[in-house]
Amino acid sequence: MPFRTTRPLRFGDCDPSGIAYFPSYLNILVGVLEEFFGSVGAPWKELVGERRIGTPTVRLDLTFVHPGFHGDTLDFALFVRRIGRSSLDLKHRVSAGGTLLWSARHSVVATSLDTHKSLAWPDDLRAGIEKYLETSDA
Ligand SMILES: CC(C)(COP(=O)(O)OP(=O)(O)OC[C@H]1O[C@@H](n2cnc3c(N)ncnc32)[C@H](O)[C@@H]1OP(=O)(O)O)[C@@H](O)C(=O)NCCC(=O)NCCSC(=O)c1ccc(O)cc1
Repeated sequence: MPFRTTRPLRFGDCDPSGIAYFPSYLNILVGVLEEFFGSVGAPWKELVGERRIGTPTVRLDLTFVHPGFHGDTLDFALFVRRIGRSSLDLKHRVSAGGTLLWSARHSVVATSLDTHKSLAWPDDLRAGIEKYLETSDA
């Protein structure tokens, strides 16, 4: 079962003709990741501010299939492909009105914001993240 959320494509995400401009998708994707961590019991502010855990991106592969337009409602499905000691491999599928717009393979690593080195996912986060583990190649 993926993590799901929605968000409109806003004026500021688009070029003057109303087509979503691809760099906007990076910020949109990070917003989805922030919601995802909130849903597994780690609101971003607490993760970064109190727990001092960073989640830098180490790999990102974006595929664009269909343009998005100002006013579209984006439907996000985020799958956990694999969770390692400190790494997390994610798959995003983003659609509007049932049409796939883009997909992404995204890997992040849990790090200490004090040492900037990887750290093992704490048990509570691991348990929350594992709820979204993909069981087949959906
Ligand atoms: C993340 C790192 C600190 C990890 O380095 P180390 O502490 O030496 O650990 P390791 O090399 O042993 O790797 C740790 C794990 O990462 C995995 N790893 C490392 N690199 C990769 C790549 N490229 N792909 C996939 N997996 C990787 C590795 O397989 C290990 O997995 P586990 O077995 O599950 O633990 C280091 O690779 C690094 O600093 N990389 C650069 C990250 C970066 O600058 N990204 C650019 C974007 S910044 C960003 O996204 C950001 C997010 C949030 C913010 O507040 C600020 C910035």
